[in-house]
Amino acid sequence: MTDAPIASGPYDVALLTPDEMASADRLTIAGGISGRTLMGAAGRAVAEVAQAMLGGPGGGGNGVRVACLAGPGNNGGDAFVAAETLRCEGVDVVVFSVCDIDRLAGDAAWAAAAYRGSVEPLGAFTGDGCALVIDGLFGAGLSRPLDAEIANLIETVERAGVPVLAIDLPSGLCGRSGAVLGKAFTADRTVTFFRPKPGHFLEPGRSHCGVLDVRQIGIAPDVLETIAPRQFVNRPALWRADLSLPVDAGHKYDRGHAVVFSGSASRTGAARLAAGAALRAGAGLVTLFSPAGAILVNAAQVTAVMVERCDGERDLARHLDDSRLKAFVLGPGFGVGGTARAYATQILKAGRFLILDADGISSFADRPEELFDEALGQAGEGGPNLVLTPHAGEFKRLFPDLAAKGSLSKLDRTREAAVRSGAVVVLKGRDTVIAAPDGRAAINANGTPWLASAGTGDVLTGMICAQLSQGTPTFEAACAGVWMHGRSAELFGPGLIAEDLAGQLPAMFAELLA
Ligand SMILES: NC(=O)C1=CN([C@@H]2O[C@H](COP(=O)(O)OP(=O)(O)OC[C@H]3O[C@@H](n4cnc5c(N)ncnc54)[C@H](O)[C@@H]3O)[C@@H](O)[C@H]2O)[C@H](O)CC1
Ligand SMILES: [K+]
Repeated sequence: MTDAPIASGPYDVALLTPDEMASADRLTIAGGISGRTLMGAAGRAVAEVAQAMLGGPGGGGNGVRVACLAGPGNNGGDAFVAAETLRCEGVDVVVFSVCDIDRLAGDAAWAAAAYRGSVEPLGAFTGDGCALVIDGLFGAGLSRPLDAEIANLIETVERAGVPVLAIDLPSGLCGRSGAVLGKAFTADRTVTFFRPKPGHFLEPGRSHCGVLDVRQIGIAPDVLETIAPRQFVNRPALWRADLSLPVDAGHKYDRGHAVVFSGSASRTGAARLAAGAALRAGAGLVTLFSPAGAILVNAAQVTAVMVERCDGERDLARHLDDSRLKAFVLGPGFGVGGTARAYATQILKAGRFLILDADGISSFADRPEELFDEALGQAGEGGPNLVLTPHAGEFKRLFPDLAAKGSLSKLDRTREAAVRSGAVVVLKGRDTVIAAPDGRAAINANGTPWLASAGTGDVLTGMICAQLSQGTPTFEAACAGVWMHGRSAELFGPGLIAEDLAGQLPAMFAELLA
């Protein structure tokens, strides 16, 4: 995303569904700015990006041809404005229109009438001699899968290898869910307006958009107060104001004491990854709760992280008497079964924060209600006490019906899971979604493919735990942890393994606090 601000407030990083975007449009027009003004600005923004793709102003003037594909609605209207702008700048443009232009209505008819160049039927497009395709077939108004003629046209463009600039959304992509309806363009760049849509960030949508440009076209941000969007891109503007950070003259206990449960002697590494990340991410103290048989293995490999025996519910009850223990990670390398269930229940009953991951999640596979009932009864002031961090397979174990419901987007699915479980749910993947039971949700957009490797999820739990132990509200803590994790991977670059992530946190904080 290009011109999105980093540091101000959540509405700067809001995502609007196509319906919410239509409301933004209506509110703006009702406020006295005409639809033509918006369309004019949108089309000119597209032309500007097209010129950049052609090599800068003048780059398109040397006999290169641009094909503008225009659909039956306002997305097509934008394409006509872009075409006329480029034509006036000396670019050789042809519009290929889905329908006779006298069938266009409203602002799109106005834009087509203002275009002075040549128009051909869509079927005449071959891609020959074409340097750029501007896709203005369908945007926010896509309502059904593309028909065969348009699907074939997309294949023609793909075969010709012509770069594609999509207006608002690559045609065929659902702006609400990121799903491909039948077939969709894979764009090199996508220009969208005002605020992006969930479909720009949810896969496979994100992979179809290429580089996303968000352009302002005259819609006033105060329409967001009326629309009150509940989904966001996960960027610091969303949680920066709520983040807990060390304060001058602060004590280590002010920064909270985090606990990570270790697995048995041969499965201790995951917990140490989480514990090391929690300490580096800002928890004041971190202790590994270890079964007796794993104490020596753990103690031999940690320094600032402490080790305590915790061998059963009685030990845990004794530890929970210490109110300074704020947040617990349970699951990485822990083993599936009754012990995980009992510990999770005890921690939630004691009103502490719990990040349940991996084996901790799988332990509730046949009885998720036991966990949910506990979490629903325990939400505190800063939000839920429970954070669930499943990948898709673990999600299916707790929410099989939601996982199977194909009509739900990843955003919808995660939101429903959060409401049902009373937890902040972090459904991982390239497009990790973080959702709270109050309906807020964020889609993460940073990170690298190197994160798809062993142990990185364990590190994530530690980063979230560090924020929870310091008192950051639950949703913001989870969002911040996910973002820091992705940013750490970006800062390290290629060749990353889980052990490298925490080492990037100082650089990440330096950047974040600059
Ligand atoms: N919101 C804004 O700020 C602005 C948006 N602009 C552009 O307008 C489009 C949305 O326009 P709209 O007319 O609502 O929808 P579309 O042009 O995407 O398409 C609607 C059109 O297409 C028909 N249709 C839908 N799906 C299919 C299909 N699969 N096959 C065939 N036909 C289909 C539907 O029946 C309608 O006739 C937005 O994306 C922006 O590009 C403004 O120009 C600027 C302000
Ligand atoms: K489009």
